[in-house]
Amino acid sequence: MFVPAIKGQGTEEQQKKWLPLAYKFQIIGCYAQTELGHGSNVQGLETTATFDPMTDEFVIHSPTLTSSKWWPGGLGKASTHAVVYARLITEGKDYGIHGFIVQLRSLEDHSPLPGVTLGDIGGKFGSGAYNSMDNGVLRFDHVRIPRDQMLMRLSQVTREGKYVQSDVPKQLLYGTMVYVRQSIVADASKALSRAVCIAVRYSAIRKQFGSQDGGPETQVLNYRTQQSRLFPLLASAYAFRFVGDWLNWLYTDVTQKLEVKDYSTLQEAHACTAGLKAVTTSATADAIEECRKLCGGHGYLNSSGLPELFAVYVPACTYEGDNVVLLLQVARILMKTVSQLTSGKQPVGTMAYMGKVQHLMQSKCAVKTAEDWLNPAFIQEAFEARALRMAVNCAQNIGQASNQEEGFYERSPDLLEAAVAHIQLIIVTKFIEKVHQDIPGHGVKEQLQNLCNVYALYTLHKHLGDFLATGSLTPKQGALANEQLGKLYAQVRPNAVALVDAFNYTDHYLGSVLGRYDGNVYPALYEEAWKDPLNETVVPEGYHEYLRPLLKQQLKLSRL
Ligand SMILES: CC(C)(COP(=O)(O)OP(=O)(O)OC[C@H]1O[C@@H](n2cnc3c(N)ncnc32)[C@H](O)[C@@H]1OP(=O)(O)O)[C@@H](O)C(=O)NCCC(=O)NCCSC(=O)/C=C/CCCCCCCCCCCCC(=O)O
Ligand SMILES: Cc1cc2nc3c(=O)[nH]c(=O)nc-3n(C[C@H](O)[C@H](O)[C@H](O)COP(=O)(O)OP(=O)(O)OC[C@H]3O[C@@H](n4cnc5c(N)ncnc54)[C@H](O)[C@@H]3O)c2cc1C
Repeated sequence: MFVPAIKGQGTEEQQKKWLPLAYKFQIIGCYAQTELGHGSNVQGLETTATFDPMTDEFVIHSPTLTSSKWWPGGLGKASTHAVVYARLITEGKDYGIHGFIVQLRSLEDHSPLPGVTLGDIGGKFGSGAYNSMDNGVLRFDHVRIPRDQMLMRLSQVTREGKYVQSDVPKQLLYGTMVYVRQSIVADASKALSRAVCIAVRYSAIRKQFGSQDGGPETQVLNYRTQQSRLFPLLASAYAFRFVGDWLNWLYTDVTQKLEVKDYSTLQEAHACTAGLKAVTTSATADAIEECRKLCGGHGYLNSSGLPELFAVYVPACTYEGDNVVLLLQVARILMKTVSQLTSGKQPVGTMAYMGKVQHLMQSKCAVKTAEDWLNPAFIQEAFEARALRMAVNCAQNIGQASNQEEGFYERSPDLLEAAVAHIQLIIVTKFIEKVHQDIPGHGVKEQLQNLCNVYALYTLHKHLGDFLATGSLTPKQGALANEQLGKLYAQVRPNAVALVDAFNYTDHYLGSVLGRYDGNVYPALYEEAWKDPLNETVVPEGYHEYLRPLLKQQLKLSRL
């Protein structure tokens, strides 16, 4: 994040100076924004950067305990430099949060520079690999940096100390977070596909109950409950991959537009990166845990690969923006869009469907049979009607409040659900668009169509209350969707293993005895057990000190 921060907020000159050093690892940088007292509320950060015109320097200082930088990855032990976000103060005025490049450690002996106190913040969630990341704490005691180490692409301070705001939206200060959020969506798909690969392969070899007259037991993958829990996660892995590809396109397109000072899609980029990051990471974190449960007891072994994957993955719901805070950002944009509908301003991009407000507010879903739910047009319209009606309902309720802001906070739980509905519509839309493309490979398109319908109908089934409460569906149509879902599971079943093999993960990368490509699980589980250090001695350490005396004492007592 150190590099994209300099690329996005540094001048050409600053990029020329600092990026080669970072690329060649002559310096190691981190992104020091979050503080002990503030993470979500960036504008509440307390670290100060006060301009001293006498020396043409900024004085970086941590005025309070809560202003200590806290969490930045790489900060505790590895980084020599940081992009530090601090309140810019010049001529006695506070101009809010800006980025500054600050050296933290000597390039000679890695010792902290004068005025810099830093270290690691301690162990994190379980024994997961995230403990290999030195998330750190950092305090400044009046550390001086040259004025040219303020990142000056978005705003400047002159030699005399005058603050100059460039003619660019101040939200570009948040550009690094937008960049990482869009990459997190692709990573959600990777993490989810790893968990699903393990669970599908293991479910194919695990047999439990169901043997007739001594025949083989039933593969658990054939149980409808296993399929109804597992196949929506398989479909989600593909859904997040395709929406992540599209989001990367959107981000690239917005970045190119920014180069020519076209800021027209900045809001769309913010809403989509924030919302998709929130929805895909929440779903993926829950799904990895579900995959552990789908593997029964063996899923709880570290050798299954699932506990580690979960422990490393779950902070994605928090870092790069707490998911609730991000969804409320989406909700704000939805409310703004709804308020503009009466002005005749046509919504664009992923909000364009809201322009069909007249139709969508009174449309009746035309589904009459279970098979009708295989028609993408019916799915698309049902999801559009649900999302729009939830947004309009929120806007109407907020409108009844005496104060817009008060109304927004009062209705924030409903706004959260409306934001999720909008983002799920985007995911469904991009999956439908994907399967409409020419897709190479015999039968591949049909399989992806099945998964697209599984993702859409499972999401509809899981959120059926929204569809019914908004009148977007009737209970009968909801039941038909569920009926069709069961038929789709039967179609996915024969290809389930092939659909996870298609992720093409090596056994090494998967790191799971349950997810081995060869399915040879039991010998691998048994072999793995003996690698446990506890098994280095047949008689456990502590027997003579603790167990033996206890056993002997009990034996004596029993003879009395
Ligand atoms: C947005 C906030 C919540 C609020 O900001 P604020 O300034 O107060 O603004 P508002 O008043 O709400 O809004 C004002 C207007 O600005 C608009 N706006 C807001 N944000 C943006 C934006 N980003 N872009 C554009 N516009 C924006 C908003 O809509 C308003 O517009 P209008 O006026 O209404 O028109 C802000 O405070 C905020 O963003 N808070 C969240 C803070 C945050 O996200 N912090 C993150 C810190 S960095 C961090 O956490 C780093 C973590 C590192 C994790 C590692 C990541 C790894 C990813 C890859 C993993 C690879 C693994 C590989 C796996 C494998 O391969 O195996
Ligand atoms: C593993 C990890 C790595 C990280 N790496 C970095 C890094 O490299 N650099 C960096 O700068 N930071 C980093 N962070 C910090 C991270 O960005 C913040 O923790 C994150 O942004 C959440 O902010 P917070 O901790 O202040 O949460 P809070 O906002 O305090 O969240 C607490 C609760 O308050 C709720 N809440 C907050 N505001 C509102 C609101 N307005 N309305 C409703 N509910 C609200 C939240 O939903 C949540 O339930 C990292 C964090 C983690 C866990």
